[in-house]
Amino acid sequence: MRDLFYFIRKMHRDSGFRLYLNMFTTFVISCLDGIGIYLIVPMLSIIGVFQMNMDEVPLVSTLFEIVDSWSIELTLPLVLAIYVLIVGGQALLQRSQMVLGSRILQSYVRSLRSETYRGLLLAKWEFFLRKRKSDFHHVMVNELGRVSYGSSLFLQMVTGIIFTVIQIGLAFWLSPLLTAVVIASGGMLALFARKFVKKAGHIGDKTSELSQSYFAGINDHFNGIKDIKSNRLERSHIHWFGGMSKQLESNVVQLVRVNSLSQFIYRIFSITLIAGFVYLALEVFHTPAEQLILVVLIFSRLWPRFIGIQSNFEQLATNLPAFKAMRKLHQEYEQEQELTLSDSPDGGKPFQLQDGIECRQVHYRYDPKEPAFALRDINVFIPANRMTAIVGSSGAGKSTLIDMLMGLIGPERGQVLIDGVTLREEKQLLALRGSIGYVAQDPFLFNASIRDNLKLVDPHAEDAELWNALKFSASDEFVRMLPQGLDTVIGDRGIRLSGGERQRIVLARAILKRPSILVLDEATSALDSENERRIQEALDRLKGSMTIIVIAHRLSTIRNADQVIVIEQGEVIQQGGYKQLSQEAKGKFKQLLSYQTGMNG
Ligand SMILES: Nc1ncnc2c1ncn2[C@@H]1O[C@H](COP(=O)(O)OP(=O)(O)OP(=O)(O)O)[C@@H](O)[C@H]1O
Repeated sequence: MRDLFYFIRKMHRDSGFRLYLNMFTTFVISCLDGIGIYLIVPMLSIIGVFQMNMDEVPLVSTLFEIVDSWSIELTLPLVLAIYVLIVGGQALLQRSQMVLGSRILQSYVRSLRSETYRGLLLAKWEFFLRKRKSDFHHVMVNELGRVSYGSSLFLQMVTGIIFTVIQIGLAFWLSPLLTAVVIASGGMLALFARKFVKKAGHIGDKTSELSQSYFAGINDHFNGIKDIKSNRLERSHIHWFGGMSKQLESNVVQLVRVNSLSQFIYRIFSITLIAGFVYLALEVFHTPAEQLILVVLIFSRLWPRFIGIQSNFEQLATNLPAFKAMRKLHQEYEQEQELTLSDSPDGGKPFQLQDGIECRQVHYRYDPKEPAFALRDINVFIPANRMTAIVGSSGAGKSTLIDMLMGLIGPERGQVLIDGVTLREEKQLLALRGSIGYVAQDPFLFNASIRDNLKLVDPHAEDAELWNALKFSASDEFVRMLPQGLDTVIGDRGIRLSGGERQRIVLARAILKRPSILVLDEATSALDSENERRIQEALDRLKGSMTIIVIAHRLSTIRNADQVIVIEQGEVIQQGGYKQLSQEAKGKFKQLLSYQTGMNG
């Protein structure tokens, strides 16, 4: 319930006055509905269905006295006209309330959706390392839908409760004793219904669990479709999918079973109640017929509401796990928030690196509970406007070091200094990242045209600038040969391009940003020697005007580096010029070099 109230508070913050207006409208509608029912009695009397003594009916008798004092004769047309007016007014109000209710709900869902998306985007990179991407999809699509539905159920429930309380008030005025009997029965029903609510809650937990696995599964499968096809894994995956679908199906059926059973029991209970009620009223309490009719009328409208509240409650319980999951995600990203983006517009402007980037005694663990350090006591200096290469075996910590230099992860111990200033504030982080052009090991391209992919980093870039960047990355020729040139759409993650073509487009994008620092993590690993040589030459031309940090397994690509840093098991074991390290007889670098020249030759 605490999770529900966390979101209701948000709704209150978002809607404020409109929420109360909505409740007040409900109050008025309920009153009009009650009055409408009251008017049925005089109508019946006027039509001649009953010979009634109106003095016996509290509210109606007062109404009659007022009408008498105005010397108006209550004719059938007049009563019918009033009835139509009241019920019509109620219908009109009900429509406005529906629109208002939907406005409140939709604006709340929009703000919740934006808040969650923004919160996720502003969280630290480390947060994303720990979580599964499919969990975000699941919360943003599935759980958000359930939270929205649950919130609407909550509003309906509040409306239902207001309505019910007013109607009970009216009924109480007419016949306190009989009403008390009905309320007591309703109370018993509510106690009995707790069992169903609990059961519905358990099914809701299962729903969350299943849909999370479902999302994660299909996400994995479609991401790994190439492996599935090439390893003939279709059958086993279809089998998994069948099993999962069965579980989803039986979960829903189970929920319907619980809901329908509770509905069935409520119905039987209400029929028995009304029958017993009429018997008691007539045989034991000798209630006047006109009063009895009114009370039966009120309760025949009230009781379904009462059942509705119970059923809302059950459905709300089914959706509570979604509230819980969403709140948990909010708490997690709030704890790991990195950016607020609330700085002044000039905050975090890209800069020109003057001196260099330094790591002082930097230690880092992906999991602080585990003893293994991904980086241990790193002391390196990356001089501005020079080319630094980071080499080492697979898993040595090269990408981790780069993430550290880009401020994507922070040191557990030690410091990262940019031009002598410790990297700490959001403004510095934004400035640093704004000054970096980064090409990742597994480059990402959006399912859009090459032009749009490039213009992501500079929306105002002219075509000539795009072609210059493409020329730099040796991709101008192949882009020119594509049927739609720059406007060619390249598919999910750039699937319609080859690995090397993808790398070259991402490199062009990084260059288009005109960065002060260019970071290349295995950025040319998929290229043929000819294209690699062309990029090598382009990078050489940049030396002196741009700080270049390169990770490369192919050591031939870093021959022109000013500095080489060799990492092994998270530690820097060698550092110096390419030539110098290649001559250190017992050094790791020479060893790596000899493996490659041995392999090549
Ligand atoms: N997200 C992560 N969570 C936990 N451990 C990680 C994570 N990423 C990397 N590691 C571990 O940290 C160590 C360094 O990894 P890193 O990716 O920096 O190596 P690398 O030198 O870049 O390797 P490669 O050349 O294969 O890309 C490895 O032991 C790896 O298993």
